[in-house]
Amino acid sequence: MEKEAKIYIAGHRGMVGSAIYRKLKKEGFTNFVTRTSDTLDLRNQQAVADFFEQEKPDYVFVAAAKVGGIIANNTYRAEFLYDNLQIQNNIIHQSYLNGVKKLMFLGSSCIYPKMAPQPLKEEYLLTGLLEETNEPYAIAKIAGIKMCDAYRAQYGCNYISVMPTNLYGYNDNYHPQNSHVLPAMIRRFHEAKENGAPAVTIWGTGSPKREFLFADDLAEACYYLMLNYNEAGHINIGTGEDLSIKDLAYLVKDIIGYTGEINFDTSKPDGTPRKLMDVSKLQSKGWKYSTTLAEGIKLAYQDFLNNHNHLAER
Ligand SMILES: NC(=O)C1=CN([C@@H]2O[C@H](COP(=O)(O)OP(=O)(O)OC[C@H]3O[C@@H](n4cnc5c(N)ncnc54)[C@H](OP(=O)(O)O)[C@@H]3O)[C@@H](O)[C@H]2O)C=CC1
Ligand SMILES: C[C@H]1O[C@H](OP(=O)(O)OP(=O)(O)OC[C@H]2O[C@@H](n3cnc4c(=O)[nH]c(N)nc43)[C@H](O)[C@@H]2O)[C@@H](O)[C@@H](O)C1=O
Repeated sequence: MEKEAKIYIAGHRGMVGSAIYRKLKKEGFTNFVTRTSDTLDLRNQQAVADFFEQEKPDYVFVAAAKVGGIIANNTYRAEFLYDNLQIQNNIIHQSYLNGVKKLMFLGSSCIYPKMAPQPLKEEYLLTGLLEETNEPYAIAKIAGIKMCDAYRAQYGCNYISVMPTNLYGYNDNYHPQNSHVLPAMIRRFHEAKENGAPAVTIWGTGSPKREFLFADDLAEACYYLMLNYNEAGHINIGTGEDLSIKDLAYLVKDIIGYTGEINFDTSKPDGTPRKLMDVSKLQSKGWKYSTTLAEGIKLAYQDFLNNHNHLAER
């Protein structure tokens, strides 16, 4: 990417988009085009066509999506399928029509079969049934990978797909029901500490295992791959290390300094038992994460205290 190139970050206000935006600014890029969802609804085909025709970006990061945790995915199944297909179809097709030089599509580790062998290698895609709670979201993300590959095969477009593991970081969503597990725990343990509550309830059995990557590390990886990866087929982005939800709860509890008990609400879904990323392809390209989970949780908690504590209802 040339330093003066025009870069469109779709979803630049979100957790991931804002991390990519910060990283590119730090690297000396200055020519950005951005729109909020209020001014450009990416589900609207004509509006996206007009936007690309007017702005003609050189490079595109697709970090706009309908995103949420296990309950949001399971509840808003139609929106997770429709919104995500519309957003990615519109951006990818208009990028092709308007001569975008390179595009990065962000998917998710939920594309892999629920019972795939661990760690999850890229080649396990479409080898089994998906996890039920996030099947609509996963189907949309799989369509995004295949769309990038099809546009590469038929039209020669340099569109790449990256599959991040579970993420957390600055500017996360702290909604009590719709968020992912880590921001949910940060908020719940913090509020319990503030209120002197005797116990905190965690969803599910606590036995599922998850891997977590700090969003600023993800942004580093996205930048690195935008410069160094030009292949069909997707690439995993993660740490290659996981822990149980129960162990995560005790880690967050310690960092926040909550001294009460932890209960498990087994009426809530566990989701996929495990989704540990195989990151050997990523490491062979020369990238590895740098922020440990404990460091990252401390940074995210500080951001929660500074910026989200008063309005955690997004
Ligand atoms: N969070 C996670 O754990 C993971 C995320 N990912 C992927 O990373 C990407 C970014 O996720 P994340 O940053 O966490 O999500 P956020 O919810 O923080 O941000 C999503 C962004 O998408 C934009 N957006 C949503 N709908 C529309 C729309 N109809 N029109 C225009 N813009 C829209 C929003 O824009 P606005 O702010 O203007 O409303 C928002 O800024 C997604 O593709 C997600 O699938 C992958 C793995 C894990
Ligand atoms: C990134 C990924 O995220 C989603 O999948 P998920 O990994 O299941 O995401 P999650 O973070 O919501 O839950 C992780 C685990 O944690 C447990 N859990 C405990 N207590 C809370 C809790 O309070 N909130 C939440 N959300 N989960 C909790 C929860 O029961 C589950 O076992 C996809 O839908 C999709 O969006 C996607 O791609």
